[in-house]
Amino acid sequence: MKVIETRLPGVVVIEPKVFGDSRGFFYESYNADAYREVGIDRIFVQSNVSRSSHGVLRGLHYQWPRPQGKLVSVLEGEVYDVAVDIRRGSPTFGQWAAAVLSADNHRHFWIPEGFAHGFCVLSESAIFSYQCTEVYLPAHDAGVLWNDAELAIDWPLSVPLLSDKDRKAKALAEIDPERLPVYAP
Ligand SMILES: Cc1cn([C@H]2C[C@H](O)[C@@H](COP(=O)(O)OP(=O)(O)O[C@H]3O[C@H](C)C(=O)[C@H](O)[C@H]3O)O2)c(=O)[nH]c1=O
Repeated sequence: MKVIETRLPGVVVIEPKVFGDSRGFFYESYNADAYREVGIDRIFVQSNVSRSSHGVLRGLHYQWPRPQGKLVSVLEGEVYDVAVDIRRGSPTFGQWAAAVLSADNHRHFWIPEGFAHGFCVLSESAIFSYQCTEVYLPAHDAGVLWNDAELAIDWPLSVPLLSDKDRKAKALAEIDPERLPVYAP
């Protein structure tokens, strides 16, 4: 597998080795030993799948306390996926990194604990599959406004389809710092 660094230390794109033959293809979507060798040594305790139509944007979400690290990929379609560093005290606080993930490129995006995460759908529809390092805790679920002007995320969509929750999210600067993850190098 190939690891591609992003401008955010710790946030990486992973391209699995794909074995193609006359039947189709096979790839390991996760392998604890291979991931440990590249510095991602985690136990995943929850897996999620969501399907979204073209133009849907889910995010920016995070969980605090008990933050979730996420290994995300796309099984059908194509998305623009974004991770935002919202860890108090981080040298890259407020910075973001993006990757285009698709069923064709098989790319996975590793988003460590303490980052906000979101994606928008570029294809007709997309099936999004991801593993988390912490279980979902509704009381700890939180969000940052997708089009926060200070973050200036370069979303490829200007008028996405959002949930009410996402539409009402606060900009990062408006969030009580106590509700934000803490940078722990
Ligand atoms: C995330 C989650 C949700 N739910 C329930 C709660 C709601 O009744 C329903 C939809 O939840 P929500 O609108 O928060 O789903 P998404 O907008 O896809 O949220 C996810 O999308 C962004 C991109 C993420 O990174 C997070 O994993 C997650 O926040 O599923 C659960 O039962 N378990 C879960 O782990």
